[in-house]
Amino acid sequence: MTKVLEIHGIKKHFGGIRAVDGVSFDVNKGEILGLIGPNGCGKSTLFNAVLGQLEPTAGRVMLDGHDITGMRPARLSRLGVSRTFQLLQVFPEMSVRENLILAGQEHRGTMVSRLFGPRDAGLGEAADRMIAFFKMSHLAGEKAGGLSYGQQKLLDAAMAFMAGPRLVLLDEPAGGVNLTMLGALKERLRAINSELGATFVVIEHNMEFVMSLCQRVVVMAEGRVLAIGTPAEIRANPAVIDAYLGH
Ligand SMILES: Nc1ncnc2c1ncn2[C@@H]1O[C@H](COP(=O)(O)OP(=O)(O)OP(=O)(O)O)[C@@H](O)[C@H]1O
Repeated sequence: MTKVLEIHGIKKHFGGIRAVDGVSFDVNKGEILGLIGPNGCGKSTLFNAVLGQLEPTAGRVMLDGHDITGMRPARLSRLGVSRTFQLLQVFPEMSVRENLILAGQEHRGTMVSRLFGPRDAGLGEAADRMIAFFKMSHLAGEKAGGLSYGQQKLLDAAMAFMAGPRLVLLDEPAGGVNLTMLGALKERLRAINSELGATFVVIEHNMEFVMSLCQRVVVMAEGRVLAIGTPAEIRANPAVIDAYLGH
């Protein structure tokens, strides 16, 4: 199995707080990996330390066998690593299509696009493919701010997949999304994995969503990895049950 991302002994301490305290796991090419754990266990901090938003206190991160530890997000983006955040990153005054073009430009590393707005530069076709893929054709010309919250989350996820990245990290894609849109989101994420071969890691509190979407799940507790396994193995793991039920 080819490893896209290798996380080796990552630590991130804030003064005396050991938010992430020696986390190691791999992400295989073409898989959907879930990252779960109780509130405050260090999931977002780990994402931030892996993706250059925070300098890790210790540890190494490898992308396709190359050391990317501490590399800034803009450079990582050019290497084909993108992410979403818990809070939506869509531009409400721009259309769905323009948001996708802008995201494609940012993946290419042209942060000036934020200043000058979307310029097609060959990304229009990619945006149209993504719109069709995410079944948003009827919304392509709508301002993102006018979409429902669930539709905006779908757009946010689609933006992360613009420009065919090697690896996408989705931070709570299902958060606040209603049941109908949740089904659509899961179905599209599955399709982007199986049809386009996209590799991604999903942080999510919605257990049903994670367990039905992901091939493997990493469980964190108190800054460390508690368990790694298939959804069935994770559900049956007594340590995981303890961490969640607190007894
Ligand atoms: N910048 C910071 N300074 C100090 N402590 C921090 C900082 N960022 C996070 N922490 C602490 O690190 C711990 C892990 O937080 P983190 O946000 O990574 O958890 P999480 O698993 O993503 O939580 P949630 O599921 O609620 O989003 C928490 O105790 C948090 O208070």
